[in-house]
Amino acid sequence: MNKVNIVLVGFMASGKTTIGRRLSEITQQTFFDTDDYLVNKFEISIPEFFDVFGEELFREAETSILKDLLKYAPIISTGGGIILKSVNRKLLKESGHVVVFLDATFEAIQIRLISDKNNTRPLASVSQMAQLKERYEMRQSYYQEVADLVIDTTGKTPTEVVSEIEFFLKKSNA
Ligand SMILES: Nc1ncnc2c1ncn2[C@@H]1O[C@H](COP(=O)(O)OP(=O)(O)OP(=O)(O)O)[C@@H](O)[C@H]1O
Ligand SMILES: O=C(O)C1=C[C@@H](O)[C@@H](O)[C@H](O)C1
Ligand SMILES: [Mg+2]
Repeated sequence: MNKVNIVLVGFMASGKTTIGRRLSEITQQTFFDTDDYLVNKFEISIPEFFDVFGEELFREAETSILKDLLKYAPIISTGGGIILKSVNRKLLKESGHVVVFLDATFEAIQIRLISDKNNTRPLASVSQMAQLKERYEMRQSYYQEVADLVIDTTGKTPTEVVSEIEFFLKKSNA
């Protein structure tokens, strides 16, 4: 697989971090995850950040991290809410990176969240599925808006998802 700049967007548990790591291995390019970057930068976990500073400050920190990473990072996976701010959508669309939207049905997302033993996502408590579904539906058009490529990951393994990305990039000579 050729060297190429890629940003992965999508809802919580759509597989952005998983696929980002694999793309990094295959292309031998460095990989950054906006969530991990924030945790390292502020030395605080995401649930703690939400508790102490609130979602609004989290979103501001996210924008500043996205801006930085787009300047030098070839493979980036983003937090599920990165598309909420219009400034971030603009940054993504104008980045020159291939933006890949990892889509999945809400049912598939639910199953992944329930089986994710490390689910500490503050906005994805499995006890509040109705609210989560609203968030999912509200965000779909934002992910679509920024995407160069949309992949439905429902029922596919991470290996199959990576192959689809490779196929698209080959076809478009990216
Ligand atoms: N294609 C897939 N099929 C089934 N499970 C998957 C797939 N991709 C990822 N998973 C699983 O779903 C869970 C969430 O994956 P991951 O952390 O990569 O999602 P994410 O999109 O980065 O989520 P977040 O937005 O919260 O950072 C993990 O347990 C992972 O193993
Ligand atoms: O979808 C969201 O709003 C979030 C997703 C995670 O990646 C983290 O960025 C955080 O838990 C918020
Ligand atoms: Mg992630």
